[in-house]
Amino acid sequence: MKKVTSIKEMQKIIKDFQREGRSIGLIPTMGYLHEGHLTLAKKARLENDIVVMSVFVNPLQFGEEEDLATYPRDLERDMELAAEVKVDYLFHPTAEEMYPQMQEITMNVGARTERLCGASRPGHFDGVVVVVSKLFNIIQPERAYFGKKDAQQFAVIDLLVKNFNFPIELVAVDTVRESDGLAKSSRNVHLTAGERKEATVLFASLQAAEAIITEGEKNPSRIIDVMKTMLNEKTSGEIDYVEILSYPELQPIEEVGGVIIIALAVKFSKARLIDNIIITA
Ligand SMILES: Nc1ncnc2c1ncn2[C@@H]1O[C@H](COP(=O)(O)OP(=O)(O)OP(=O)(O)O)[C@@H](O)[C@H]1O
Ligand SMILES: CC(C)(CO)[C@@H](O)C(=O)[O-]
Ligand code: BAL
Repeated sequence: MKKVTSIKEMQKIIKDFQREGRSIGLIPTMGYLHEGHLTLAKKARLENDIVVMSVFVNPLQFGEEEDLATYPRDLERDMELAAEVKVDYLFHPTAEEMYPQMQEITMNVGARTERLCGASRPGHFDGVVVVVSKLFNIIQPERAYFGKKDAQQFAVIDLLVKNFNFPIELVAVDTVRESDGLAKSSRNVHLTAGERKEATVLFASLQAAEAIITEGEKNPSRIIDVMKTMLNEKTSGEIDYVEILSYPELQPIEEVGGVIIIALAVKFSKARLIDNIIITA
């Protein structure tokens, strides 16, 4: 596996592969790799000739009060793990390389960002679409792989691709979980031992919601109340949001039906965790 830090060098490598008619799969990440990222990479390996993984902690998608400075990083370990799953190129630009004139680059996402993380992290998805557009332009992949743990992000990038005519197939990959159900996340490393134990209730509350829906409950507020009670009883974390919306439109619904997302975010002392399930009710 080769590490590339220069955009120009990456573009030259890509051009050569395109001339040979080889397909390229891209896995955008912020690094500190875990089994979730590696599952995306393994799928990309199966479906493409060349696999590029980007590792870039994108400053544009972090709010001022957020955890950009403390976001976990370990490039050496990332390189070992990416090589194990046969990634061909690890693209790791600096922020200066990606944003030489940072103030001048802006994009504004309206649709699908009014709720969930879009509401609690203002400007977050504007930063995500900027960096993802740049990565799509630099790597020009045939396929790009994203996790369903960030389901709102997938819904937004899906619109980005359609609106801006990127000739890219988006591949959504199921959330990879720890054996006790907690969604794998780079930020889990920032949970205290006590918080780590409590955090199993995040997925448990989503499962409880699904069970209640299966039993016939159709009122989103009642389901959300049950989830909030569970979360408040079992964690010291502060609920950021618990919502039930249509998916992928992410609009409020009066009655459970069709494809819906049940999504939550909880703030622990040093990590804000998200999780969701998407079901057809
Ligand atoms: N548990 C998971 N299962 C499947 N995909 C995942 C999982 N966690 C992250 N991904 C996907 O990996 C890609 C890169 O995500 P990112 O580097 O932000 O990892 P993360 O673990 O979600 O980090 P964070 O701490 O920011 O939540 C995204 O498409 C994301 O949805
Ligand atoms: C897609 C992404 C790599 C853009 O920085 C990031 O939002 C992530 O890791 O999900
Ligand atoms: N996977 C989401 C990236 C972020 O939290 O900024």
